Amino acid sequence: MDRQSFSPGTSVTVEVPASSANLGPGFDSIGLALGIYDTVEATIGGDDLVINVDGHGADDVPTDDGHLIWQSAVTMWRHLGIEPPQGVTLNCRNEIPHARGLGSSAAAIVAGLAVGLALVRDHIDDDASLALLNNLASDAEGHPDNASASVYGGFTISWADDQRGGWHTVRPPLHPQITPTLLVPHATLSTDKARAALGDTVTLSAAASTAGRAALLVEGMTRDPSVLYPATRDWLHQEARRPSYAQSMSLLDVLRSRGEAAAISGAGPAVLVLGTQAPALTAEDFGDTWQVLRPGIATTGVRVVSRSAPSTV
Ligand SMILES: Nc1ncnc2c1ncn2[C@@H]1O[C@H](COP(=O)(O)OP(=O)(O)OP(=O)(O)O)[C@@H](O)[C@H]1O
Ligand SMILES: N[C@@H](CCO)C(=O)O
Repeated sequence: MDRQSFSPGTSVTVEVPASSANLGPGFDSIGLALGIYDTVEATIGGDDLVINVDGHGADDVPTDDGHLIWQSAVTMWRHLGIEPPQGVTLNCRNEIPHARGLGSSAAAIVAGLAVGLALVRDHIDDDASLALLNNLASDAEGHPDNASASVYGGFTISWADDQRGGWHTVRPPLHPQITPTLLVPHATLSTDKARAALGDTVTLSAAASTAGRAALLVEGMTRDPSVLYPATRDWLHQEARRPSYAQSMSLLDVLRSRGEAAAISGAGPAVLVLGTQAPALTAEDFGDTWQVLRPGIATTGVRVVSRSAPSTV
């Protein structure tokens, strides 16, 4: 397919959910899609790339060909052997806070890949299209936890295919009463910085304990939420990153001392609390610059909200 494949006036709008990764012990593997959405409208036409950004990151993200959503759309077209169109307008509405541990970069990557695919295919919700989005997004992120949740929605467990390469994801059915609460500070922490705080090795006991709790987490998320408190304990990443998000860890310590199933959301600094009821929070628990979000779980992942093509008559 060449550049002529894109008809001027063709437009798609894609919506993609935020996500919380790790949930404690599921480092780089487990994700939960959240009911907070970024929306991207892409329209073919003109001679230039025009990017308009509204909401989170509007003053920070580049609006040229360095924009993550555009770069991800180009990744999709290159993968399909298609020359990117010359003139495109992207209107981005960002509801997902950036660098807080709510998977904004994975959502942007999934949105861009989905826009790229939706501009050349009628449907992107078949198994093969979703697997393609999952593979390319997980490759781009370097780990699948956030990306898979944004692609598929719900509760996701993902792993690398050791023989053939690529990534796989399963979506165990969630216990219907589980509700996530997010405590989101004003402070930001980039995933790159948070990953730099981790060492290359962990002790056998840390690995064994975390593996056991990750297995228990699946029981807690799917059948028996009463085990979520022990199931959200981690020994691999949270303590190692404590200096990077000290306030979040202090809050986590307070919540866990009360028996709440609290974990750092993704690479932080937001704190996730899981349970069948919202946790009891007091004004003294955190400063007034923190936001409390109860977004619900996004049970479906990325989707095309609308599509229009110019009339050929
Ligand atoms: N909608 C978007 N459009 C363009 N760039 C984005 C968008 N969302 C995120 N980004 C880029 O990704 C960066 C944040 O990515 P980062 O991986 O550090 O945090 P996160 O994805 O929000 O958190 P985590 O991976 O811990 O869940 C932003 O600073 C911005 O550069
Ligand atoms: N598993 C990742 C999630 C953030 O992208 C981490 O904790 O670094």
